Amino acid sequence: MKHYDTLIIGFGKAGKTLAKFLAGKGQQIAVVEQDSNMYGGTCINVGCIPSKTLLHEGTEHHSFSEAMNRKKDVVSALNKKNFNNLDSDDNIDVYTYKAQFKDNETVILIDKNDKTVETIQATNIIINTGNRSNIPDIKGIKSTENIYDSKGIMSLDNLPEELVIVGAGYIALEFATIFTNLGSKVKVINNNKHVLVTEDKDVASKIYEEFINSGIEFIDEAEVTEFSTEDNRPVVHTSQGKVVGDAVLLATGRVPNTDLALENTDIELGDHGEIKVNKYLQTTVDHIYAVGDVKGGAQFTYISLDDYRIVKDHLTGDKQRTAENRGHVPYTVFLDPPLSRIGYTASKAKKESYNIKEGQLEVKNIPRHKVNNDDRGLFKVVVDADTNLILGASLYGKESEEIINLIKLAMDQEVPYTTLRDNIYTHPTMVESFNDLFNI
Ligand SMILES: Cc1cc2nc3c(=O)[nH]c(=O)nc-3n(C[C@H](O)[C@H](O)[C@H](O)COP(=O)(O)OP(=O)(O)OC[C@H]3O[C@@H](n4cnc5c(N)ncnc54)[C@H](O)[C@@H]3O)c2cc1C
Ligand SMILES: NC(=O)c1ccc[n+]([C@@H]2O[C@H](COP(=O)([O-])OP(=O)(O)OC[C@H]3O[C@@H](n4cnc5c(N)ncnc54)[C@H](O)[C@@H]3O)[C@@H](O)[C@H]2O)c1
Repeated sequence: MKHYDTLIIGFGKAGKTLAKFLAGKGQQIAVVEQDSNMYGGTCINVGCIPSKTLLHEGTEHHSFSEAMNRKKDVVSALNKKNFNNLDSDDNIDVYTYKAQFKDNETVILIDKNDKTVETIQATNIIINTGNRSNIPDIKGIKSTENIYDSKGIMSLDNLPEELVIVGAGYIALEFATIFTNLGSKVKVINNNKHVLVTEDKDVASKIYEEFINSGIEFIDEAEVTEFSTEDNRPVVHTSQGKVVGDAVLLATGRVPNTDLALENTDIELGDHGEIKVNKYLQTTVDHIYAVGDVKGGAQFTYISLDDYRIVKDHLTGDKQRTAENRGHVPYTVFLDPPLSRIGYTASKAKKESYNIKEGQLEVKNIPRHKVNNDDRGLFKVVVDADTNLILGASLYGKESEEIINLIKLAMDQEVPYTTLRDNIYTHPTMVESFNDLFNI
């Protein structure tokens, strides 16, 4: 049996950052990761970084094999760098095994043959095991070939001429964009009436227009009933008819990784299988924390990083930072061009009884679009007419993934919209559009 100050299960964003910080404070740390291909976690190996690299390569008109080769190089370099960053630290031991709880204090490490290779106890335990693709229980899903999740589809050797995507959430729309830019004909099977139903109507219809212009086909209000194979090609049977392709991507949500023998502990799960936590991210066992996607809620790398700040503060600081005071959470859906969002849309703000003013500006009216040679997109903002505070923004256009962060800062710091309106910005930039966008 080995004893550590802190045991971290899973090599995610929160865990690896906390490991390095606590090791720097002189703690003895164990980090357990079940898969050597996952050193550094989902984001760098099978999530954000490979998908955004492929998107970038496609928009730069590189071929599928060039894109895949660059993606492989980027991932392999980051995987190595992440492993070395922890492994080279004298205060950190990295174990490449699967972790299973024996009781609230003890974790065993098992190898691929289910043999116990180590037993560890630690003063504090951090669960950072992430999530995995939800594979719906639909007839034929296991027996039909060429059905992939987001990880599998990023490892293909050849570009599918026709790609069918099941689901119309983040992953579906990003991968529809990636594969369209790389040259596939993409069909999206959506079980809702429209896509982007929670987004601003004007912005959503601009995005939809761009999807249609780029050749993406949507099969709306379609329930998937069965998968089968015809002429060696996968077939998706839906309530709207059969959809055939060379490959199928399942983008039907993600489920928490809780295969940790939690039944041996007092850790409780929530309604969606996530690990229940309080605002300090403690589970129902005080010395065990859960961070990142495994605890449910918003699934972003920067939320996992913020979870690190909360646990760090709880373990070594003044316990002031919590899951309740992280501020507004922006997000970017990496389409071409990207959609970046924060706070309320106008219709949501009205429902919440705010007296609002709206600003809007087409990207074609921002001088920078000439330099970018891209006039697609629409920026919209919503402000509280009574307080002048910003309530939300929907920025659909090039570089919006950068400038949305400035709006987050203004919202969190309660900077009135007039300050963004009257600020000096460098030129020619997309952000200088704020002079006009906030002129309301
Ligand atoms: C295709 C895709 C694209 C995405 N794009 C973005 C994006 O652009 N921006 C963004 O912010 N977010 C994006 N996300 C979400 C983002 O990747 C996650 O929110 C983020 O990686 C959260 O990671 P985490 O800290 O929860 O743990 P993870 O990084 O998921 O790490 C968990 C680790 O735990 C290991 N593990 C699991 N069980 C055990 C066990 N029992 N024993 C030992 N090890 C175990 C796993 O192998 C894994 O390596 C994307 C996700 C996907 C799938
Ligand atoms: N840019 C980013 O930050 C980014 C990018 C990709 C993923 N992510 C994260 O990953 C998470 C997972 O993404 P996702 O797209 O898989 O999930 P999601 O929850 O966004 O979308 C799931 C989609 O699948 C559909 N669906 C579910 N079950 C179905 C079924 N049986 N048949 C047909 N359709 C079905 C849903 O209606 C929905 O359209 C996101 O919540 C996000 O936080 C973030």
